Amino acid sequence: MQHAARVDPPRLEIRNLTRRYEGRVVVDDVSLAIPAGQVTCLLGPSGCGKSTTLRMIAGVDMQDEGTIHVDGALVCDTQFRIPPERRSIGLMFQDFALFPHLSVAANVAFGLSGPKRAQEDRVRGLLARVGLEGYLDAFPHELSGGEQQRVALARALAPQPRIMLMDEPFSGLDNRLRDGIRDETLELLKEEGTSVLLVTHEPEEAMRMADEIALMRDGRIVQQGAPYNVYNAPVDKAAVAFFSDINVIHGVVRGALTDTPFGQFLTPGHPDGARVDIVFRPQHVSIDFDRGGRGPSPTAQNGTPARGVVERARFMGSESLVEFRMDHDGEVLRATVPNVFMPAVGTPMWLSVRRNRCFVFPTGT
Ligand SMILES: Nc1ncnc2c1ncn2[C@@H]1O[C@H](COP(=O)(O)OP(=O)(O)OP(=O)(O)O)[C@@H](O)[C@H]1O
Repeated sequence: MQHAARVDPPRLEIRNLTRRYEGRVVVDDVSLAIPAGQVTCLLGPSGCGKSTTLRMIAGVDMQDEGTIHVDGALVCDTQFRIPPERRSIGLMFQDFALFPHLSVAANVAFGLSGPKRAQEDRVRGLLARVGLEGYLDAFPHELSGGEQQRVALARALAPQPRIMLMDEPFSGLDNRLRDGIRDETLELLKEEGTSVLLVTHEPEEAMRMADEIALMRDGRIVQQGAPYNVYNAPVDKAAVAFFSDINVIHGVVRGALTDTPFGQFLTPGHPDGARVDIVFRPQHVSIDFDRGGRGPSPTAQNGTPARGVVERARFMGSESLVEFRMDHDGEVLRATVPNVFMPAVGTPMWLSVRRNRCFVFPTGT
């Protein structure tokens, strides 16, 4: 007799979650599944419904529609609700303050039960793991912001939650600290095997932390996948623009081709006469000096170059951003160049676009 292979249910699964405030839909039919040990980032602009989604999963807000399951067991639907403290969910928020009147050790032990000795061992182990073994008896106000955040992480992980919900947990830290604490946090979460749903509006944070990104806009998840795929196969123009500056050129499709000042683009799948936007990032524009009114020869990879004049050049640290006013339509296009490249305003130059890094979308989408 054959047995079907057993497939573990996702650690966290939300199905069709919807939340309305005063008749306005702020979370709209959101579904998401996070396997054990995976970090998923809910990424989107301010006000798109990320925190509301997290609050429903935590159990501090109640959905109008939809269900939440942990390890295949129902945690909450519109009739049934397991209280927040029994969901095996850890919380870490930017302003999720430590208890000021409790020592570091007591803060970390706060959610623990069971034999005192085992609790002490867990607290010591976690504090050592976050590099604060010498701070057991210190009080929160004696610690720096980064140290407090590490204690908050240790406290959230102490009861071994199956899921960790994190809402912009690093945004209160200064830039120098942030990268290090992000990496340490991720390492510890992976060691503990905790599944994570992290909310952020910063694409760099999502790219750095996530196994999977769920891109959210106006209450809906518009795209979901590995960071590489979300960045390199965006669903629409706004999804490209969320991760970087963009350039847009316009055209009309004729027989699966679109004529532009940068040559003909293949635009299969778009009907004849359709208006399309060809979208590309500044790092996929290459630039050449003007040689007596002529630019470089067209290539299969880069198409035909088009001429513009430098309008502005800014040094950004590891690269320079140069803006050009294009001869053909008077619009501005941007190019990034590694290191220092600061041509004088008014310098004529030729721009070419990496064909295989362009995205084509119907205009208006
Ligand atoms: N309790 C509430 N009552 C009424 N409206 C609310 C409530 N909580 C949130 N909203 C509204 O719901 C929308 C989504 O808010 P939410 O905090 O989930 O967004 P967000 O993506 O997390 O934004 P941010 O990154 O700024 O925190 C916003 O327009 C907000 O004003």
